[in-house]
Amino acid sequence: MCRDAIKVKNRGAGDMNHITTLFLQLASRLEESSKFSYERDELMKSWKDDLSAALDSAPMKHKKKATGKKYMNRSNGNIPANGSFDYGEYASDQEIKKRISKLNRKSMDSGSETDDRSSEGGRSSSDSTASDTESDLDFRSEGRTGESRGDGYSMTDEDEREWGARMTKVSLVPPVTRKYEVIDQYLIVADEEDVQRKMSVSLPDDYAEKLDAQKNGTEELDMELPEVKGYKPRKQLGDEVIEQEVYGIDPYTHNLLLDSMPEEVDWPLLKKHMFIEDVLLCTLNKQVRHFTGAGNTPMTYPILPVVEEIEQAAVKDCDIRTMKICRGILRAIDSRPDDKYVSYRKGLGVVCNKEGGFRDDDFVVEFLGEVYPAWKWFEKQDGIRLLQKDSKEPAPEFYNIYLERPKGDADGYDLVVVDAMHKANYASRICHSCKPNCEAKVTAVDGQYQIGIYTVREIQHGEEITFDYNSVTESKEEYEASVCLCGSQVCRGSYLNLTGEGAFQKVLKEWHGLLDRYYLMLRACELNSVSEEDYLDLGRAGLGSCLLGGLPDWVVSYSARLVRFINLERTKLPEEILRHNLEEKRKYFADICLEVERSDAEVQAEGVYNQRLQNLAVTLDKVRYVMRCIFGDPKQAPPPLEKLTPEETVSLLWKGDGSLVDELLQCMSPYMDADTLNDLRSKVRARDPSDSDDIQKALQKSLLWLRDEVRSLPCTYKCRHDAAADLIHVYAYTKSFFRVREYDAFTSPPVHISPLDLGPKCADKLGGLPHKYQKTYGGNYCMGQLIFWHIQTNTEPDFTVAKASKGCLSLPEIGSFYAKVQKLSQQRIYGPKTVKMMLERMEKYPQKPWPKDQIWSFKNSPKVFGSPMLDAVLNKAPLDREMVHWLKHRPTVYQAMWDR
Ligand SMILES: C[S@@+](CC[C@H](N)C(=O)[O-])C[C@H]1O[C@@H](n2cnc3c(N)ncnc32)[C@H](O)[C@@H]1O
Repeated sequence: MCRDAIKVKNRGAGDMNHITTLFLQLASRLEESSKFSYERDELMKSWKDDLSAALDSAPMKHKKKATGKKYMNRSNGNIPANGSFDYGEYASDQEIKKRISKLNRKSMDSGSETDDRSSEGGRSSSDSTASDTESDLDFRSEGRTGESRGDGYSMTDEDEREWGARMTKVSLVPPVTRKYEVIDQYLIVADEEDVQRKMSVSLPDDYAEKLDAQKNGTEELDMELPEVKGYKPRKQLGDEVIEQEVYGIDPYTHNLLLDSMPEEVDWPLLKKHMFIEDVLLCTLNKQVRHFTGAGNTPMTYPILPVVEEIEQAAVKDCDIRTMKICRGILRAIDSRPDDKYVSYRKGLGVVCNKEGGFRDDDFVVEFLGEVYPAWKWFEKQDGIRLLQKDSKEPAPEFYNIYLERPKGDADGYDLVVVDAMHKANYASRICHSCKPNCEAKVTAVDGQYQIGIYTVREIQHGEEITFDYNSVTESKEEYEASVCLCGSQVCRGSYLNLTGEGAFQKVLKEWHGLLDRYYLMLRACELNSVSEEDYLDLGRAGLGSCLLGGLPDWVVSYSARLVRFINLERTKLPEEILRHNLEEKRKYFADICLEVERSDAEVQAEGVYNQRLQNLAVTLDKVRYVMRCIFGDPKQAPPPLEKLTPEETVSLLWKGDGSLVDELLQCMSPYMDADTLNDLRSKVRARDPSDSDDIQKALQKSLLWLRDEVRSLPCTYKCRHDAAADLIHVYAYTKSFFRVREYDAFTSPPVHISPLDLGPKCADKLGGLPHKYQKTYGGNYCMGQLIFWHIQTNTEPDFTVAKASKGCLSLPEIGSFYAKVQKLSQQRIYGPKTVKMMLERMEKYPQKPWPKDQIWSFKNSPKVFGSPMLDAVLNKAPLDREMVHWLKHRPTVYQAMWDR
C-alpha cells in the first residue's frame, strides 16, 4: 500500500555483517558436525536464536525480482515500475547458500559421515570446483525470478537446499479480515474523464508489424506493447474459486520440514520441496477451510494433523515414499519438542475450487477497485501519514496496485492507482507468493486497460491462487514485519522489498544533485518551448500525449531534460551497482562469478530506470492537478523561475528597498554612530553601479569596495562586520540571480480516510472514526515537486526545497551577523573553523545545504536565489578561484574568544 514518507534508511552493514557471520559460523559448525543429526539440530536451534536476535536489529535479505509484472504498491516513494530489487547485500546470501548447499550435499548424499569427510579431501572451504560454480550459477539464476520462474520453475538444483534463512517474528501482527464492498467494474474516484482517458487503449498504427517484429525477435523493442486480449468472464466465486482462510509457512519452517524428512527416502531434493509446496500446503488449506475469519480463527495452526492426513491418504494409495516422508516428519515432531512445527495465518485468500483445476495462461479475474488519479492517491497518503504520525505499529494491509499503460501504447505511458481496500472483488484477497502460480498484468480488453490475474502454470484443485506482489517499501520496519508465508523453496523471506538506498542512488547523487536539477529547470523555464529533440527523447522513453498533453511547454521541456538524466543513469548505474556488490562480496568471499554479477547489476539498474519514469509520471500528474486548480488550464501556468536582468540585480543587491545593502545598513545601525553610518550611506549612493556600461562588472566592483569598508569597522561578538564582509564578497562573485514566481496557494477538496486505511492500532487511537483530510498546496509546491520529482513521500516539497537550498543555492541573510538579542550563544561563532566549514561546503559539497546551527540564518522561502556554486553548475565551470582564494587568505580582522 502506498504509505507515507518512509525515510530512506541505510540497511546497516554492521547488522548484515553480523547475520552473514552467523550464517558462516553455522555453515562451518555444521560442516564440522554433519555426522550427528542431533548435533546439527541443536546448532540449527542456537543459530536460529542468534539470527532471530540479529534480525530484530537488521532487515532480512531478499533477492531481486522479476520484470514486466504488476505489483502491489506498498510505498509511495521510489517504486520500481517493473519489478523490485535488492540493494546489494543479498549478494552474500548466495555464497552462504553455496556453503550450506555444499554442507547439505555432504550430509545427504552419503549415509556415512566418514565418506563425507573423506570426499571433502581436506579442501578449504574457499576452494573452487566446477560443480561449486555450477551450483552457484544455478542458484543465482533462480534468484532472477522474472526469467527463471517464467520458464516453468526449472531452476531447482537437487543440491540446492535452503536452511532456515528467515523466520517469522514472534510478534508477527495478524492480518485483520477486512470486509469489502463487491464491485464488478472499476470505480473512478476523481477526474472521471481524465482517468478514463488514461485507461483507454490506443494501439500504434503499425501495431501488427511491431508485434510480429517482437515475436520474431527481428527487432528489439525497448517498450512493451499493449497485450490485447479478448473478453473472458472471470472465474466464479463460490464455484470455480473460493475465498477462505489461508495459512502458510515461513522459510524457517520450510527448511525445518526438509530437515525432518528421513534421508533413506530416495527422493531428490526437488521432490521434497514439491511435497511441501504442493501436498502439504494444499492439505493444510483444506484443513483450515472451516475457519470463517470471524473470531474463531487461530493465528497458528499445527502441522501435525496435516502430515497425519497426508500419511493416511498415502496409506490408502499405497504410496510408500510419501508414507515414509510423513512418518519421518511425525517422528521429528515428536522428538524435537522445542522446534515449532506450525503454520501461520495469512488472512483470507483465494483457492482453486474447480475439479480438474485451471490450465496454464488462463484468465482468473480482473483486479478491481477504486481508481485514483495519482495526485488524489498521494493526497490520501499524505493524510494517512499525518494521522499515523509517530505510529510505530506495522503498516496496515495493502490493497493497491498501479495500473500502468504500456510504453508502447500510441499515446504512451501513464498510470493510475487501483485501490481495492474498500471496494473490490475477490482478486484483492489473493495472497503473495515468491513462486506464484499466477501473475497480475495489464492487458488491453475491449479498448480498456485492466489489471488481470492470469495463471502462469496449471493449478490443481485445492491449490491457493497467488501472484508475486513485487511490492516495495522504503521502511525497514515494514519490510521486517512483512514476513512471507508463501512456503516456497525460493521464498525471499518478506513479501515486500526494501528500496531506496545504497548503490542505486549513486548516479543520482553524483549527477543529479539539487543544483543540477535547478540547472535543468532554469534552462527549461528560460526557453519555455519544446524542441524536436525533446519530443524525440520523450517518445523514446515511452512518454507521449497521455502523460504530457496539456502541460505547459516549460514542464514538457523540463521532463525531456529529466528523461535525458534517466537515460544517463541507465548507462552508468550497472557499473555502480556491480562495483558495490563486488565490494560487499569481496569482504567475505573469494569466488565470485563476474558475469553473473554483471547481469544481476543490469537487471537491477533496469528496475531503477522504470522506477524513475514512474516517479516522473506521478510528479507530472500532481503538478498538472495543482496548475489546473490555480489557472484553469495548466498550460497557462507560467515558468516559476526567471533570471534577473543586471538592473534587477542592482536593485536586489545595492539600492532597492530590502536590498542586501539596505538590510546591511539597517542591521548595522544599532552598533554604529549616526555620522559614520550616514557617511557610509552617502558613499554607497555614490557607488551605485546602475549607470555603468557594464553593470555587472561595476556592481562587483562596488560590492568589493563595500566589503573592504565593512571589514574596516570595529567588530564585537554581537556585531560581526568581518563575517558580513565575507558574505558581501561571496555575493560579489555571484553572477546569476533568479526570481521565484509563486503561484496562489489553495486547499484541495477533502479526501476521506477510513479506519481501515490506518491500520488497526492507529484506527483505535483515532476512535475508529473516518477522517477527512484537506491538503493545502503552497505557492511553491509545483516547483518543489518538480525539483524533487524522484520522491513522492514529501508532503511539502516546497519546504524541502527551501531547506535543501540553504547556502548552496540561497546565500545567508546579512542580518545573521548582527545579533538582535543580548544573549551570547554558541551559534554566534565565526572563527577560522566556521570559515573552513563554509569553504568545504563550497568546494567539496557544492550541492549540499550548509551545516545547521551555525551563525548563518536563511530566509524560509526566498524570493530570489543565486550562488557562486549555482553559477559553476550553470557555466559548467569550476568554482571561482579568485573568490575562494580571497576567503582562504584574507587576514583575520577580529577574533572573539569563542571563535578559536
Ligand atoms: C492483498 S491482501 C491479501 C488478502 C488478505 N489476506 C485478506 O484477508 O484480505 C495482502 C495482505 O495479506 C497478507 N498476506 C498476503 N500474502 C502473504 C504472504 N505471502 N505471507 C504473509 N502474509 C501475506 C498480508 O497481511 C498482506 O498485508
